[in-house]
Amino acid sequence: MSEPQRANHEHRAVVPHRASDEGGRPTDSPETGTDQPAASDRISMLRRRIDEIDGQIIALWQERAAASQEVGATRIASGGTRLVLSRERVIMERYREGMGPDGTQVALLILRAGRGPLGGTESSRDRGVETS
Ligand SMILES: C=C(O[C@@H]1C=C(C(=O)O)C=C[C@H]1O)C(=O)O
Repeated sequence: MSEPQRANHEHRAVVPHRASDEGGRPTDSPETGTDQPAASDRISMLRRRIDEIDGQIIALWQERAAASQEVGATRIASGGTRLVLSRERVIMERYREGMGPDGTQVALLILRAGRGPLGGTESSRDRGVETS
């Protein structure tokens, strides 16, 4: 066995199973889940839009987290609290109104991202919280 063949064989051995495991044709892109060409084309088109949306969501998520972290740092540097719970309640209500009950969970994750890498510990949360 030549060097490239051995490398290829080793590569295939570690690639996770996907398309053929779902009963479809082997392909380089994930299966659409249907053998009907018109449906498959429509799904592929919608997936392209979904991929664009996901990219925008991720970029917005990162931009928001950075802005929120800068607000916190600015406030602490000026002698204020890191968090303002009254403002967080307004934001959670906005997401609940816009998205239904799941919006509350989404808002909690978004607010957590804004607290940055130190935001997850009990002690760091306690130190900066406005309690009224
Ligand atoms: C960004 C701020 O600071 C914190 C973070 C918030 C957020 O991520 O939206 C909201 C309130 C504060 O706890 C702010 O006061 O606006």
